[in-house]
Amino acid sequence: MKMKVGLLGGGSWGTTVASLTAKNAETVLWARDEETVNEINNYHTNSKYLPGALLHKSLTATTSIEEVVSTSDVLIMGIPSQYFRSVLKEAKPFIRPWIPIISLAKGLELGTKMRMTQIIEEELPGHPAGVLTGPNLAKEIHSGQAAAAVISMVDQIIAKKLQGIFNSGVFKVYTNNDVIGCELGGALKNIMAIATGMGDGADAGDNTKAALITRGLSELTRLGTAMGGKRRTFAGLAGMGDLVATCMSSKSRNHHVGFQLGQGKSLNEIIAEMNEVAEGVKTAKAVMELASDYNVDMPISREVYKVLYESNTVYEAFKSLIKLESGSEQEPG
Ligand SMILES: NC(=O)C1=CN([C@@H]2O[C@H](COP(=O)(O)OP(=O)(O)OC[C@H]3O[C@@H](n4cnc5c(N)ncnc54)[C@H](OP(=O)(O)O)[C@@H]3O)[C@@H](O)[C@H]2O)C=CC1
Ligand SMILES: O=C(CO)COP(=O)(O)O
Repeated sequence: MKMKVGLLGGGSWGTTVASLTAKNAETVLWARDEETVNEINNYHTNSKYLPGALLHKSLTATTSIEEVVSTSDVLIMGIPSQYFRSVLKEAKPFIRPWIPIISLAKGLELGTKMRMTQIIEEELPGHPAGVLTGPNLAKEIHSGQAAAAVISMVDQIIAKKLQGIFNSGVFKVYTNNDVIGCELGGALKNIMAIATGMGDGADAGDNTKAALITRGLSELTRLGTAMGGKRRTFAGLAGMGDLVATCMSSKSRNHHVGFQLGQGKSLNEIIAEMNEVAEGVKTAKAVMELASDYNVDMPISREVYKVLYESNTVYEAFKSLIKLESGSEQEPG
């Protein structure tokens, strides 16, 4: 019998993943926006988030969270980090016992500084929690370009089972049991994408970008391992892979925010003009607190934070980074 997938969130990534799993399993998507739901059901499109993309024709959608959740064998959460808990709470009364719950989100909850699987474990103890992550720009996956991802869960038997519902044609999914590392890789790289975007917007060169990506990897590995992630994970798809894709791509929303900042726009203006989430903007706050909690130096994240929240200019950010004392590259992290 085919597995039933319930996916909460009709944004660009939620819809993309639902369209992928619809190839392998009966999939129903929940979105709160009635127009999005009608469009998916009637035309197999989601023009608000994926203009021009044709979704798998067996994918159906509904505005009833109960309808999706009460029959699902696996629940996938395509909700941005700051709303993740509230939507999970809305779904909670209808979730069947002990089904796995997989997060697609790449951010940390403000206030608690929690990863999404921690929120799942807190709200729904006993349910196996995991994350699907990696270098996966939604629009590329829709246009059929090859990509690789990781499904990360502590329980590798369940992870292997779920690998089969995501794996499809040119979308290749690996397993990894380091949930902390996989989740942190996805959340922390967004801040580095803002940094490289700032450089691109301000006309910095490719050497600058390479330095930001490489030192950024070192920085996120430092915090990630201090928080319990495995070093090897940060060199893999969830770490370096996603860092490179997001920092290099003008399709990334985080890179876009950085680029516009580099061009001299204010954060408020940039956010007001976007209809999609750039998780790094809020996650930067949680990361600054974590850097202090774990006593880890995060110079690139700190400069991004100052541009976002302390009115520093991009020029000042790069000037501070250049002025930093350059120690040995072989020091830990
Ligand atoms: N897009 C991508 O390429 C990738 C994204 N991700 C991650 O996936 C997660 C989801 O992102 P993505 O789909 O891209 O986001 P989008 O910005 O494209 O869409 C956001 C979705 O969240 C919904 N939403 C917003 N606020 C609320 C709320 N308060 N309650 C319920 N639903 C809400 C929106 O609904 P509505 O339309 O009604 O406002 C919409 O369906 C993020 O953490 C992102 O980092 C991961 C990999 C790739
Ligand atoms: O996580 C992503 C690609 O892996 C998407 O990045 P953005 O959220 O910056 O668009």
